[in-house]
Amino acid sequence: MRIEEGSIEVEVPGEATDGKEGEVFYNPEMELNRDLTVATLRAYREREGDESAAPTTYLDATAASGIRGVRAAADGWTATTCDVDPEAVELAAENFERNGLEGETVHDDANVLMHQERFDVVDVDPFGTPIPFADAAVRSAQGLLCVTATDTAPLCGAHFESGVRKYGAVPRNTEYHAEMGLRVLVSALVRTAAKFDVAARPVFSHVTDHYARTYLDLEQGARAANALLDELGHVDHCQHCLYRDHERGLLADPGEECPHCGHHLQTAGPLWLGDPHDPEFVAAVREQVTDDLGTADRARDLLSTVEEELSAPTHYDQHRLYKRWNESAVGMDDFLATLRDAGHEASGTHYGGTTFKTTADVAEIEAALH
Ligand SMILES: C[S@@+](CC[C@H](N)C(=O)[O-])C[C@H]1O[C@@H](n2cnc3c(N)ncnc32)[C@H](O)[C@@H]1O
Ligand SMILES: [Zn+2]
Repeated sequence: MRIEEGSIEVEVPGEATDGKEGEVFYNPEMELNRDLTVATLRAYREREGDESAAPTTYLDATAASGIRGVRAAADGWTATTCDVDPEAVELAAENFERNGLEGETVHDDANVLMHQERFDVVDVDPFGTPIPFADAAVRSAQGLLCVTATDTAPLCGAHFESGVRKYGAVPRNTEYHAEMGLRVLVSALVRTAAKFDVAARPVFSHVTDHYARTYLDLEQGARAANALLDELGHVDHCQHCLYRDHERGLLADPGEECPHCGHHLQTAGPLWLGDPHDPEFVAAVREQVTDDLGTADRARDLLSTVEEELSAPTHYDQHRLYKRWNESAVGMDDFLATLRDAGHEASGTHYGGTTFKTTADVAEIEAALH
């Protein structure tokens, strides 16, 4: 089947495929992910400044049909795609050719290629967890590392042991599961980069549908990497009243009682407690969303929500709170205005229409609304 995305046309398998039955993987629902990648690459190239210093090389390490690489090449990047599946490599080569674009198509294990070659931008968009590729990717990427994780159940604590094993962190299954997953993922990537004296700072992240995506700006140097370790820490969560607090530091201080209701607190971590976004960069990405992108409206909406989102962990779900209070929810705009009138900062979040962040704790939220 021939499809168009952005300014290019590629051949992909007919239906959304999982790539596991001899067919090359293609998922039309990832168009938003790919459109945001194109816009992020543009913003990144522009931020890096003049022509001689600007980044030029892009690798999709797990490329399937090569659609990301072809789209990057159409935008002026020197693109490489890599896949272990020979059929995928062949299809990617055809897709570059079909668009009259140059592109290198590598048939290898991504880890082998990434240990051998360096690229300005490395994209890891695999099945499930990106962790098997993380060590090689932070060494291969010289500027920007783009990572997708689709294993949301381990990341958010729904599959606890799997999350602990893969990410070297304790996740907890809370009502802010998407943010929990993102902060576990970024924590693991920051710690992976730190092993190689590389600082990996997230500049844009989002959790959409059933995946988390983060873009990390890489800086070489032990001192820079140390500074990011200071932004790791723990979240203490009360499953009973939804109270939560966070503290920086690699050692947790667990076992306290909830100061709001006295129930036991659960501790998650180490999590990335810093901002998962650089709001200025996110604004620059939004400006790079052009009308030819198929998901332009959705992309702009998501980016402006992310730009406004308060950075501190963790978000609340308005409906969950009202359920605890045995009341029916009020409209989101009124709800946020009430919190702000009471002197608290408050914003919506991209995690869902009923989610919000605020500097108020759970008792202060309750007081403000009653
Ligand atoms: C989710 S698909 C990639 C989707 C693609 N990036 C896109 O935007 O449509 C994952 C791909 O990774 C490939 N893959 C799995 N293990 C790999 C490895 N060790 N090295 C390179 N590619 C691998 C699979 O063959 C599959 O084509
Ligand atoms: Zn409590």
